[in-house]
Amino acid sequence: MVANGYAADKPNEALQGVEVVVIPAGVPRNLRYVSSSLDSPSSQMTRDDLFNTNASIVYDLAAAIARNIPKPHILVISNSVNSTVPIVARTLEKAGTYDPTRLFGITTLDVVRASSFLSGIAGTDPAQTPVTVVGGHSGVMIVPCFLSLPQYGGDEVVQAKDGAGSATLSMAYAAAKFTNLLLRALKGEARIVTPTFVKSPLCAAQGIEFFSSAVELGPNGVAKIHDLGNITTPEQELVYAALPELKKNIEKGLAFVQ
Ligand SMILES: NC(=O)C1=CN([C@@H]2O[C@H](COP(=O)(O)OP(=O)(O)OC[C@H]3O[C@@H](n4cnc5c(N)ncnc54)[C@H](O)[C@@H]3O)[C@@H](O)[C@H]2O)C=CC1
Ligand SMILES: O=C([O-])CC(=O)C(=O)O
Repeated sequence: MVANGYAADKPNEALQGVEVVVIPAGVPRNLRYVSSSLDSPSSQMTRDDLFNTNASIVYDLAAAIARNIPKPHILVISNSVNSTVPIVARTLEKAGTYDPTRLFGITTLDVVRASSFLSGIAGTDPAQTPVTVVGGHSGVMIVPCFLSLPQYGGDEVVQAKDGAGSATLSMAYAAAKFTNLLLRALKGEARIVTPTFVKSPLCAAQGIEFFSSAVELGPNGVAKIHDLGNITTPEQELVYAALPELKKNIEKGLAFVQ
């Protein structure tokens, strides 16, 4: 069963069987909402500029989930995913209910975009053109492993909307896509592999607790975290270049809960 984050603080029988909670709550990039947090109202807003508003929204929902739903899989969409996933992790940890194999940051939109860009060039069907996207869900941290170029699809949507919003509808599509994959895996379907932002050992040596890479989903959530495989040297360099900012985003989320 899929529930919206809104339902999480209303304990009732309907919540008893909840297995999957999707958290899309919070403000999107929109200069009208958060321009006061920017140096200049006309400057480009990043996902990190949403932190002040979204951190407490996500924290409240995570705390409510911890109180009311015993063993949920939690899928976080609210930006910045790089910080909101750590916020959920630490909140559940404090409540004693954290299971890292059941917490996911949804980075599926990065995959959808990369597949769409690649199939546009190759003349293929985007649904049959999977691309592994690694790193995090913001700016230089979105590294699709096919072009050796970082991906700014989300920033381009924000620019095209001239600061009046972000990719709401394609986010809904990406969330549905990821949620369906997880539900199929929970029901026992094998070999479901997709990129997602999870607690990961891949960059633990660099002090980075969460990372997006190809993850095999299983009946209990994360079944196996794939390593970066045969990525090219330029792609590897892009990943290394993204790590300092990703580390900062993650630490900011963790510090918020501490
Ligand atoms: N991970 C991803 O790929 C993507 C993430 N996003 C992020 O998703 C979030 C939502 O974006 P949109 O749906 O476009 O925004 P929206 O403004 O259309 O919807 C946000 C919803 O959050 C609700 N909300 C606000 N405060 C709340 C609270 N305290 N408790 C519960 N609900 C609350 C609002 O009522 C509204 O329904 C934003 O943070 C955005 O940056 C957006 C696109 C893609
Ligand atoms: O860019 C944004 O603000 C929303 C988002 O995460 C995306 O479209 O990838």
